[in-house]
Amino acid sequence: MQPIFFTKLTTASTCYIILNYLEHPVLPLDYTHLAQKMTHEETGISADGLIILLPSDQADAKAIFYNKDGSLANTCANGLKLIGYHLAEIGRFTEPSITIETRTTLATLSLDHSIISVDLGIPYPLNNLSTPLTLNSPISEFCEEISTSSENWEADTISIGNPHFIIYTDDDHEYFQDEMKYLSSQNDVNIGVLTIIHPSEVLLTTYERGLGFTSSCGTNAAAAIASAVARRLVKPYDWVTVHCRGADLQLKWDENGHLIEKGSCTKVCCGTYFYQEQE
Ligand SMILES: N[C@@H](CCC[C@H](N)C(=O)O)C(=O)O
Repeated sequence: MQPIFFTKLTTASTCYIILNYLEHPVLPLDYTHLAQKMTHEETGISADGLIILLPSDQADAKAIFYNKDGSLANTCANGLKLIGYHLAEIGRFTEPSITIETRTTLATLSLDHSIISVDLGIPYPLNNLSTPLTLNSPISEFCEEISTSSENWEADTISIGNPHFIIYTDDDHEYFQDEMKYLSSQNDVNIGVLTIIHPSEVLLTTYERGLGFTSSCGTNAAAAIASAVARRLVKPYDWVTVHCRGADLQLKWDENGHLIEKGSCTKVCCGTYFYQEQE
């Protein structure tokens, strides 16, 4: 049995477990298996994912994100906010901003009183990761036709460090549940179904790869705002409220074409988990 010290935190109705190896050598474990066990409701402490924090050569820290099923996620906006909160709490967030290296991005975090902002960087069309999405991008550059066995859909396919499909509708999002699961597993992406309520308010349902339907997903919301701003359906440079299944997120396309997400975080608990490697 391997004792593992953890911190569990929550933001926007999602929970993540952080294992902090910034000052101690990383334990040589099967982290895919550990993520499955630790995030599970019975064998663990229930969470949306597991975050391993490591020292970085290029940033203040490096984060490895594991989804609930043990798969690796390139980045995670809610997780990055929680990392900011955790680092502030342990006295490692002393500058106005810090950077976190992820598998695909360098995210900048800033702290204003208790609100953490995450600069997720520039969005890209999924099929062209060398040409950023801008306010002048034609819709044909990021919109693709995708198929399920029963229907053809149009989806905006966007990377914000991890891959997302955004599908627009004015119908009840519940109708899309089966298609969202199918499209996520067929294409190995996160799926968002989006309704524009107002130029500064949208409704988003997210099905995350490696997890399922989520209370909120920060990077899916960022991809949704990137898509909606590029289509001139919501305003750039202003905060937009994204109503997700379990919480509201605040996002903005800023003057540099970066996607920013902000929100508050809370520590749930910390303690020692006893990892049974053989089960
Ligand atoms: N919930 C996260 C995103 C997690 C990653 C995703 N499941 C993937 O594998 O790409 C967020 O808040 O951004």
